[in-house]
Amino acid sequence: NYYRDVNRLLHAVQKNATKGDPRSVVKAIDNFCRQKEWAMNVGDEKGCILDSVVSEVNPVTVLELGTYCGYSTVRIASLLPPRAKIITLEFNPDYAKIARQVIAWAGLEDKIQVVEGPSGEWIPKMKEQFGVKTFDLVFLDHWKDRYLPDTKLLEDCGLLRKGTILLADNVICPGTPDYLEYVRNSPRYKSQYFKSHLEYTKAEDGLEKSVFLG
Ligand SMILES: C[S@@+](CC[C@H](N)C(=O)[O-])C[C@H]1O[C@@H](n2cnc3c(N)ncnc32)[C@H](O)[C@@H]1O
Ligand SMILES: O=C(c1ccccc1)c1ccc(O)c(O)c1[N+](=O)[O-]
Ligand SMILES: [Mg+2]
Repeated sequence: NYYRDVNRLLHAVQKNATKGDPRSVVKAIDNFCRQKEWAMNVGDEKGCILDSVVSEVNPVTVLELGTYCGYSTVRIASLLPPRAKIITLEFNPDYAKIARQVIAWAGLEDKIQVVEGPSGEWIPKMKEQFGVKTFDLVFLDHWKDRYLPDTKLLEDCGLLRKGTILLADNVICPGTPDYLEYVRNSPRYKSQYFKSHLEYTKAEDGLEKSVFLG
């Protein structure tokens, strides 16, 4: 079952990665997922595009929708400037538990806040609970039918500012057609597609980077 799979992924990290070395954690997960069991991490190929967007934005506050085992969380956090923080939402308690251990192994607990619960409930509480004003970067990688409603929720809650970057995974596979149509046609966004492949496979997929224009 899924829980046993993620437990094996955690053990692969603890066996093959150096404690306190985020890049070795990322490497260990990618090797495990390529050689042993596919898992729905953003992966190494799209991960490089994620890295370049994070480095370019140099965000102070990041929101990640969908933690899973913390692979992309560790990837992003390892590139953040000193006082920067990432809040990552995960509603599956088993996955959240694994993610906290992967994040601890990488030594990035101080930069990452794993919040357990559904994005639809937590996004409206971001300001009051975590003192967030607006996000500099949002990484969308949770269930694909939630991308559009959560983007509208972020707008309505005033959590996006002029220049906030939305980076969305899987816009081709599994696909997020309603979200893609929205960010590509709304006058409030400037959108760009980064062609790549579904993690650990040859299937086409890609990331959509959208700038909120205010
Ligand atoms: C593809 S995985 C995340 C992968 C992770 N971003 C990475 O690249 O390593 C999607 C995760 O989002 C979680 N999820 C889906 N819908 C959610 C929601 N509405 N709120 C919180 N978590 C959600 C699922 O439980 C799952 O763990
Ligand atoms: O939806 C799936 C999926 C569908 C079916 C089986 C396994 C995964 C998926 C596939 C690749 C992703 O990068 C991803 O983020 C997801 N996801 O669940 O959010
Ligand atoms: Mg994904």
